Amino acid sequence: MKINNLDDGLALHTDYYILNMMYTYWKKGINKQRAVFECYFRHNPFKNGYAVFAGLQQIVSYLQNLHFSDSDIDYLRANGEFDEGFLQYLKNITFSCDVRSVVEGDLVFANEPIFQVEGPLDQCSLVETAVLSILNYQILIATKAARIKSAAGTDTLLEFGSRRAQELEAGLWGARAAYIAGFDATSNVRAGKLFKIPVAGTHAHALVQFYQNDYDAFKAYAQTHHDCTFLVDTYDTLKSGVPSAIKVAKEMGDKISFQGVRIDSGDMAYISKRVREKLDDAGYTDTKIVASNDLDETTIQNLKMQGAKIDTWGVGTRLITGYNQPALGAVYKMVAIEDNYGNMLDTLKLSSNVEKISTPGQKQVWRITNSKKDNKSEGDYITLKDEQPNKLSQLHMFHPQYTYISKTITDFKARPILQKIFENGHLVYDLPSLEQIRTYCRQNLDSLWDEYKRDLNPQNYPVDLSQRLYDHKKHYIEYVHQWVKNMGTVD
Ligand SMILES: Nc1ncnc2c1ncn2[C@@H]1O[C@H](COP(=O)(O)OP(=O)(O)OP(=O)(O)O)[C@@H](O)[C@H]1O
Ligand SMILES: O=P(O)(O)OC[C@H]1O[C@H](OP(=O)(O)OP(=O)(O)O)[C@H](O)[C@@H]1O
Ligand SMILES: O=C(O)c1cccnc1
Repeated sequence: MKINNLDDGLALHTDYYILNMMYTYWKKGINKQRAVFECYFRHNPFKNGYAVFAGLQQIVSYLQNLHFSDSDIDYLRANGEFDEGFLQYLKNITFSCDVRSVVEGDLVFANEPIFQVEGPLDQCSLVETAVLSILNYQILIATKAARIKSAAGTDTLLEFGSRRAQELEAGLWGARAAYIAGFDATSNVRAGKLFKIPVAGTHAHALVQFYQNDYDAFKAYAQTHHDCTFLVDTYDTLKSGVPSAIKVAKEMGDKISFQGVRIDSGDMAYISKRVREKLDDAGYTDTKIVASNDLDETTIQNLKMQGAKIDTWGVGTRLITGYNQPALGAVYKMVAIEDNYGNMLDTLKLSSNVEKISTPGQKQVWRITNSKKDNKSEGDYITLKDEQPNKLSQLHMFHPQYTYISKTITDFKARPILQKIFENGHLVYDLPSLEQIRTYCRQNLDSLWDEYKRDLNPQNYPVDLSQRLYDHKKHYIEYVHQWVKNMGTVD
C-alpha cells in the first residue's frame, strides 16, 4: 500500500530520538560497536498467570525488509538535522544483527527476556520501536484470547474484532494472535487469505432491515447460501426471529444446512434457553446457537454459570482491543556493550524502584519441567548465556527478591526458550506453520499447572535467577552505587 505515492520503507517506523542517537553514534565512530538489547515486560497482562508469545512472524518480515528507501532519505534530508554522509550511510544499512527470541505459541512471564538483538549498536537501536510495537500488541491479544478460550472450554470461538480494532493491521495480526491461542475461526477474510485461518461468518442486521422482516431476509439468504446461520434478534428473537428461521429451514429442507441462529442482544442466558427449546421442539437439535455482543472471558464464564445454551461465541471488541488492559508495557533495554578494546561489558539501569533495575548481561531463559510430575513446568530459570543448567543433576531455585523462598529439584529437564532466529542478519529459523504454532501453544498450556492458569488471582509462576546471575547483578548494583557515590571516579 502506497501512502501519498511514497515508497514507504519501514525503517522510519521508529521514534525520532533513535535517529538522534544513531547520528551521535555515527559521528563519534561508535555506531558499529557491538551491543546486546533485551526485551521484557514487567507484569503479566490482565493479572493473568502467564502470557502467550506472538509476533515473531511479523518481526521476521519487518527485519528482512528493513531498509531506508529513497523517499525516507529525501525526507530526512529535508528535515535538515543530519549531514549527507550520515544519510548515505543510512541508505546503505543492511540488517546484520543476531536475533534470539521465544517462538510463537510458547508461554512467557513477567521479568524474563523474551527477545534479544545483538549487533552493531545503531542497528540494535533502530529496530526498537517496531519490535516493541509488534510484541506489545500481539502478546497482549494472544493472552486475552487464551483467557477467553479457557472460559469457553470446548465451545467454538469466532474472532469478530476487525471492525473495532484500532487499525487495519491490528485486526489482521490480532486475528492471527487469537487463532494461535485457541480461537477456531475469524471473520477477517484477509486474515483467512494471508494466514490460512478458517473464515466464518453469519449475516448482519442490515440484511433483515433491508427486507424489513425476518422471514423474507432469511428466505433470501437461504436461497443464496447452503450453510445458513440466521441472525434472529433484529425485531423480536422469540416471537419473530426464531420462528421465521425454523419456517425457512422447513421450507428449504435439504437444499440448505440449517447450522445455527445468532443472538446479539438481550439477556442471553434466558433467551438462549428459550431458543434451544424452540429449535429442539421443531426437531433441529443439532442446530447451534451463536452469541455475540461485547463478550469476553467474564461474560462467557457467567453465561455458562447461568446455564446459557450457547454453543458458539463470537468475540470482537473486548478481544481485539485488549479492552481492560490496552498496553502490555514491554520494554527494550541495553544489557551489554563492546568497549573500545573489543570486550563485551555488561550494563545496568538503576532505579529507586527495585522492580525497574535491569539485570545486566546477555541471558538465556530455561523452562524447568519436572519429569516426576507429568513434565509440568516448575518455573523459569534465567542464567547468563554460557550457563548450562540442563547438564546439572540438581537445581537450586530461589526467589530473586525473597531469596529464602527456594526449592531444590532433581528430576528435571531444562529447555532453553530463546532460540536463534537471525545470525548476522540471515534468517536461520524455519518459521512453523500457523497450525503448528497453535498446537504448540496448546501443548505449552497443558504443561502449566492449573494454579497458574486460573483467571482470577493465579499463583505467581517462579521466574528465578541462577546463583551466578544473581551474584553478578548484585555485584553490578554495588559497583554502580559506588561509582555514583564517588561521582564517576571509580574505575
Ligand atoms: N445473562 C447475562 N448475564 C450476564 N451478562 C449478560 C447476560 N446477557 C447479556 N449479557 C451481557 O451484558 C452486556 C450488555 O447487554 P445489554 O443488555 O445492555 O445490551 P443489549 O441488550 O445488546 O442492548 P442493545 O439492544 O442496546 O444492544 C453485554 O456485554 C452482554 O454480553
Ligand atoms: O460485540 P463485539 O464483541 O464487538 O462483536 C462484534 C459485533 O459486531 C457486530 O455488531 P455491529 O453493531 O457492528 O453490526 P450489526 O449491524 O451486524 O449488529 C456484531 O453483531 C457484534 O455485536
Ligand atoms: O459473522 C458475523 O456474525 C459477524 C462478523 C463480524 C462482526 N460481527 C458479526
